[in-house]
This record gives sequence, structure tokens and C-alpha cells, in this order.
Amino acid sequence: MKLQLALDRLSREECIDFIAKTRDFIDWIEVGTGTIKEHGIRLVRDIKDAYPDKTVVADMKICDSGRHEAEMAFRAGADVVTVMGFAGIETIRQVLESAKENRKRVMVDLLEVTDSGRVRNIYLAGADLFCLHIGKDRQSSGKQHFEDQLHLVGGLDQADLAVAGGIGPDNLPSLRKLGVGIAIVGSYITNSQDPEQAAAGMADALRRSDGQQKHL
Ligand SMILES: O=C(CO)[C@H](O)[C@H](O)COP(=O)(O)O
Repeated sequence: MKLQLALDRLSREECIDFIAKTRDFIDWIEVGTGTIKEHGIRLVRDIKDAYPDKTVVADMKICDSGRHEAEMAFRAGADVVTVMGFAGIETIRQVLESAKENRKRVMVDLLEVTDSGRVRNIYLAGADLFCLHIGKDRQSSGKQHFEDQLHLVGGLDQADLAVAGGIGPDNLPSLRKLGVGIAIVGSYITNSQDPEQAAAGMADALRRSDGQQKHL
């Protein structure tokens, strides 16, 4: 299982600092939605230039103007862009087309998606990377679990699976059963007193886990 560091609610300098501290333990770097809104797409470019060997995810959470927004992120050096699973299929198709033309990838964020038929249509449209996601605001209710969302991606045999939202050592064991290829971890690392240790611990635990290893 790979580790994606999510950079949310941070200053530009903090983003750079967290990457420097955790670089040996993380596989993918996510520039969070709010972070892009606050600091601009230029931050994606700066991170990709500094870490050309890392996979950089621009968490654009696209829900309209698919091609325009995807190309903005790819031009800035993003390797992966996110589109919302609840977006119109036309928007999702535009993002997938842009990724194909640019030889990049799309992560479909399934935040608040409940219809597995919709997910299957997105898969049939060419998506091959899906993210089960418990949003920040939902996390506080404590009522949602990744297991409850697993039916959404049942039978999507060729797709890779990521999970995001509240992941830390406590719920790591539950990921083992889900066949997850990539764990997206933000707050557990960025709120830690010792981010380097936190990232090292998560990376070690993820790699030792029984989760199905997928090529990403
Ligand atoms: O995409 C996101 C929010 O929309 C976050 O990057 C992701 O969910 C990480 O969350 P956490 O800080 O709980 O680990």
C-alpha cells in the first residue's frame, strides 16, 4: 500500500516543510483543495519541480468545467487530478480525456456518492482510480465507515482504490480488508508533534499490512 500525504489548511511554507520532513516515507504528495485555493496552482508547479520523482496529486475536486480545470492542473505539473464522482458524466469524461491526452491520471473522489450504478458508469467511461472518502465534516459525526462505501467499487476489477479521511494507526487494520492500494493521510501527520516519525510509522505499517498491493 502506498502513502499519500495530504497537505490541507497549511501555509505555503508549512507545505514545503512537511514534504521535506516526510519525503523518505511518502509516495504521493497531494496539494489539497483549500491549499490550491489559498496559494494558487503555482504551488503544484513548485512542488513538482522540487520533487520530480514523486507523484503529485492536485486535489482540484473538479465538478464542472472539466477540461479547463484538469488542463490547468496538468500544465502546472500534476500527475493526478481529482474529479468529484457526483459531477456530471460530461464533466468526468472531459477530465478523463484531458488526462489521456496528457498521459496523466484521474482520481474519482466518491465523497457523498451513494449510487454504485453511477460509479460503474464512471468506470465504464474509463476511470481507473477511485477514492472512498469520509469528508472532514462527516468525520466529526463518526457515523461513516469505509466499509459502508465499499459496495460502490465492487466488481471494478481493473481499478485502483484509495481511501481518505481520518486515517491513522487506529483504523489502519480496517483498511487491510478493503484491498486498498493507496492510503491518503493528512491530519494524522500534519497535526503531529513529530511529522517525520508519524509518516515513518504509517509508511511502515502500510507496507507491512495485508492490503492487496496494486501497481499505481
Ligand atoms: O481530501 C481531503 C479533504 O477533502 C483530505 O485531503 C483527506 O481527506 C485527508 O484527510 P485527513 O486530514 O482526515 O487525513
